[in-house]
Amino acid sequence: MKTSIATVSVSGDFQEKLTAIANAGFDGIEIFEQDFITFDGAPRDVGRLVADHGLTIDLFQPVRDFEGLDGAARTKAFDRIERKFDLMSELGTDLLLISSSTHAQATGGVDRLADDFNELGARAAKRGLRVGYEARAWGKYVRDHRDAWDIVRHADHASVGLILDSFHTLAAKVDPDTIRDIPGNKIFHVQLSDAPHIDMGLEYLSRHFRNMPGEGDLDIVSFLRAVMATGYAGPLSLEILNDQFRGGSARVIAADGHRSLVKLMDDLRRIEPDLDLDLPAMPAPVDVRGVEFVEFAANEKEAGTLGKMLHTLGFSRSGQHIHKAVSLWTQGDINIVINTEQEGFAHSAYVMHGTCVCDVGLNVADAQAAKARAQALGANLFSQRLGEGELNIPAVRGVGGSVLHLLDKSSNLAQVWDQEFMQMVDKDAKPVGLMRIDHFAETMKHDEMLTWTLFYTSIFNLERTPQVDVADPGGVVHSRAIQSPDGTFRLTMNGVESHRTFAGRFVADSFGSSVQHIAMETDDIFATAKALANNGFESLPMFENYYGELAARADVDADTLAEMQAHNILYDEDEHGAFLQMYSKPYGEGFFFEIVQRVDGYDGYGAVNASARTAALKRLSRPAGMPRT
Ligand SMILES: O=C(O)c1ccc(O)c(O)c1
Ligand SMILES: [Mg+2]
Repeated sequence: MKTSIATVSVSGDFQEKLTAIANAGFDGIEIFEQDFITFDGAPRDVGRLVADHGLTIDLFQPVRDFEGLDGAARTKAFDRIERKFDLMSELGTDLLLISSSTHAQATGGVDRLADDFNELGARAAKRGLRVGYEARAWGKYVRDHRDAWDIVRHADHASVGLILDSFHTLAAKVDPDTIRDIPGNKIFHVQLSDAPHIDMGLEYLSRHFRNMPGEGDLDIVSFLRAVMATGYAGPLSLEILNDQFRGGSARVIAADGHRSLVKLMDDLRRIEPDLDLDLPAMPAPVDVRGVEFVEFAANEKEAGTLGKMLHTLGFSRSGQHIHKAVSLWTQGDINIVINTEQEGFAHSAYVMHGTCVCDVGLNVADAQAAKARAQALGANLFSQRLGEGELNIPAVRGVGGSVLHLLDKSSNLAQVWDQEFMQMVDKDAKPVGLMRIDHFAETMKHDEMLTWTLFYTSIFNLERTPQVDVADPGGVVHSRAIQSPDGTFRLTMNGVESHRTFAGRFVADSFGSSVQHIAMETDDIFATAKALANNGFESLPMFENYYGELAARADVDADTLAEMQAHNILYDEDEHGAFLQMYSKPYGEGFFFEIVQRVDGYDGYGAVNASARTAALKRLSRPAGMPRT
């Protein structure tokens, strides 16, 4: 299907918007009048500029408060629209959006409003133009597409049709299946947007918090499914009114928008295989089964420090790359790679961010399928020159310019450790029972979170959990998990607004978003804690008061509680089971390790403990404003 986006959805001046929209792969735009009022050029130049970007203008909007007026006010409303018709002819677009009135003087009544539209249709037809009527959820008389369709039907004019907007239907909780009764040729245009589930007035929600399909909580697939059942064949157009997007990067927002539309059409195609959506074939969302490796970029000195820390965590240095200054550290199924090369991607990541996680290897069901789907969804593929004997592992760019490698067990990629590394025996290793990576946490600016949520959930078969807000002594951190349906793969995203939070400092000090902590799983955290203590591992000291609060909150016996306190172990419960967690002290710019035990299918991340954890980390990190050492 033809894809389109309202210019109001994207930041920047008119020229920037067009460039971003065209580069993202859209076919057309909806022009918001406000968006080109400030453009230095006649409407005809605007039309030419749009065409020069390879885009069509599918809609001009909005006209508000047209219908239901009397006398002079009515005459004025028609005159006003005649001026818009002049403008549209110059711009080179034939469809005008009229959104349902909130005018204090407007009256209602189907016949009364239908008369207005019949007359407007006649005027539009004379100029070869069309008008589309959209119900706004807070309109005075017309509040959803059923009311609007009643009026359009009674207006009974070939140049008058309906405009559907998923927000107004779904946020108002109108059953989208009621759309199925409308003939497809009377639906002139379809606007799509999602929105988070926030309990607030619909007008405010609509104008400030809409987001891309798949980023919010509305059932856009059911909406679109009903629309397609009518035989509608016009554009699918994003109309996203969002304060954050208006201030964001035009390129990123437009690219997210296009990705969301492609993902939406692909979702629909999987339910309705007979629909002709004119969308290139792509593999289904790919299952993720866990983290195969985490790679740090470091210099020699910091690699030494990190290696010492890994030793105290029970890892053994078990491999050395066949050509490169890259070492492999393992414990259980956990693979940690330290890269101190002086060239290549890891080195650039080190130069840019200091010691950091530059690369994460995901264990997916089918690495080639994941790559193909990522590419179809506009992700940036990553590749690097290969040395002899090195495997060509598919990879995409992830958060903060990092890399996600895609491995699977069913191809030769499973041989990477044997093929690219010389095995070593580490006599100093004293394992502590860490088995696998439970999750890793990516810290980013808050306004990047929707982008990366969409990235992970569109390429992979992953679900997102509701956002939780964690209080840090320096501000709020927004946190959300992305996980596989069976919980074998988990990641958390922490979105920061203030550099005064512990996580915010990490983003500021390491010059960008990246992995801030790695959580590793044990099946006996008390045994692991003792073994760690024997290795000289220093756990993150917890507050005395935490255990007082825990005693009141949870049903834990006094001995267990004392043991938890002795090892700085934190505790949470959900409807399934229990969660025990402990942390390392912060390292470098605020990176840390976590050790967790999930009991009886606990499915969360210890959100109740997050504030205590953050405060505990913060009191150990250098004071704000102090230089790095
Ligand atoms: O908020 C509004 O007024 C408004 C205007 C035009 C639209 O298409 C819309 O969905 C809302
Ligand atoms: Mg709309």
